[in-house]
Amino acid sequence: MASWILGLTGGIGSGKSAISAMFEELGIQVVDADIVAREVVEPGSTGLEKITEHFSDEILTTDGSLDRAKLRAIIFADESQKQWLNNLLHPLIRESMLAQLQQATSQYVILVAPLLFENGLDQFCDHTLLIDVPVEVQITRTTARDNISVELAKQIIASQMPRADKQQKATDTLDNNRLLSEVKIDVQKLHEKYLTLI
Ligand SMILES: CC(C)(COP(=O)(O)OP(=O)(O)OC[C@H]1O[C@@H](n2cnc3c(N)ncnc32)[C@H](O)[C@@H]1O)[C@@H](O)C(=O)NCCC(=O)NCCS
Ligand SMILES: Nc1ncnc2c1ncn2[C@@H]1O[C@H](COP(=O)(O)OP(=O)(O)OP(=O)(O)O)[C@@H](O)[C@H]1O
Repeated sequence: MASWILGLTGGIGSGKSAISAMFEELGIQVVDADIVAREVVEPGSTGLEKITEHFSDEILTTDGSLDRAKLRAIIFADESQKQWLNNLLHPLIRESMLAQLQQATSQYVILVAPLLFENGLDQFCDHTLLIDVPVEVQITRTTARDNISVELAKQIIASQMPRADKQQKATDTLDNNRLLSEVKIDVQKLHEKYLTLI
């Protein structure tokens, strides 16, 4: 079991997936909160059953899976609905992530979570790495990738911890407002540093 945990965080569209893939190429296992968040609402799960009870069948697509775009539009426009969903899903996500972290066998393991600090997941980490870009870059990359409006991207960013607060909390910060080929060189250096810390 890997006992040293790196918490990797950053707001929406900051580049967590792109950069955690670079660590995976170096042989490091990654547990990603966004992937776990999908697993806990798969058809047949208790998570999806509770969501359907709360929002009605209207929240399902025709094949019976969660209509993520619909739920996204609801929760980022209504704070109380977002709280309801967070209260349901965050404990399920945390439990499943901790189980997956325990099973990791690489030299160290990475916990990727957009809400690492917001949800106190950093308490499980030995070290934290912030993937850092200006808000304007988050908006450009998110709207280009997800087909969502600038307004919705801004609402999602506003619901996350401000960049400056995350910069203060993180042990390391990686600037992702440059070419990924340049970022990759720093990832290699960070990896070598982490190997000396484990
Ligand atoms: C609302 C949902 C269905 C939208 O799904 P969608 O496929 O469009 O987005 P995805 O799950 O890939 O999330 C994209 C990004 O949105 C942001 N985000 C998602 N949920 C939240 C939230 N509750 N609060 C703040 N930001 C969030 C994160 O930056 C995340 O990386 C989904 O995000 C969800 O179930 N959210 C609640 C669970 C959660 O908090 N997930 C974040 C990881 S713990
Ligand atoms: N340095 C970079 N230069 C240009 N584009 C980038 C860079 N880093 C990431 N991207 C692109 O920006 C988008 C967001 O990156 P990525 O999906 O890795 O972010 P994320 O933090 O995982 O996002 P989310 O929180 O929404 O899951 C993707 O389309 C990705 O290809």
